[in-house]
Amino acid sequence: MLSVNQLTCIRNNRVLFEELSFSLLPGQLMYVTGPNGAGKTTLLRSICGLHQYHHGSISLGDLPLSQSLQDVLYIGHKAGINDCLTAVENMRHWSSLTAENDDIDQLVSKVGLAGLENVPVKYLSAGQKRRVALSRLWVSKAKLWILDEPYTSIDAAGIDILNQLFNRHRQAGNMVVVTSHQPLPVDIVDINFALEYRF
Ligand SMILES: Nc1ncnc2c1ncn2[C@@H]1O[C@H](COP(=O)(O)OP(=O)(O)OP(=O)(O)O)[C@@H](O)[C@H]1O
Repeated sequence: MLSVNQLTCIRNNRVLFEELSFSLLPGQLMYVTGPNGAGKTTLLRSICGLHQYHHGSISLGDLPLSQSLQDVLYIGHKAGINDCLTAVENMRHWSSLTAENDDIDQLVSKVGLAGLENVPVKYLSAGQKRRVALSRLWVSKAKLWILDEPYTSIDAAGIDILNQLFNRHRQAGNMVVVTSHQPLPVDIVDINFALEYRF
């Protein structure tokens, strides 16, 4: 279970959220919404230790989240891929981090990049780059996925693939926290969490 307790975050003298508490149970997906600047990215980055919050605590299972980071996969706005390498080379790198023998050819097809295996990522389109970045979801063994606007630049077919993947992750007893400015199918959302813009 992910537990966020009394989290407060202030940026540029503006309180983004104050004493925010929620829990996410194994098998649940939380969909975080809110207007531009409300603090969605800040919340996600705070959860995975990339942003220093002012007050509160976060735990995953029985441990503070800072001691369970191996169970967390964060994919933010930036793709986090090596642009000079091909999609396959990036995927091999992520796969090597999990010590699993992933079938990279199969992964390339699953993410819809067949035929583009040998093209350096810098020559791919925005949506194709995003697909390369999201291919980490297939090789990840993390229990908690924290995904900031994963649908950006992704076409309808890719969105379907992502939603199926989220469902599979939930059904395996894992957790997903996702932000998006576009609606998610109601059947994959367990918790709707709307952050308001605080002045
Ligand atoms: N690196 C930074 N330094 C200082 N302030 C920042 C920084 N990044 C974001 N902020 C401020 O924090 C506030 C919340 O930003 P955040 O990116 O968390 O919002 P968001 O809800 O994710 O917005 P969007 O929907 O536009 O992505 C904004 O007012 C923004 O100006």
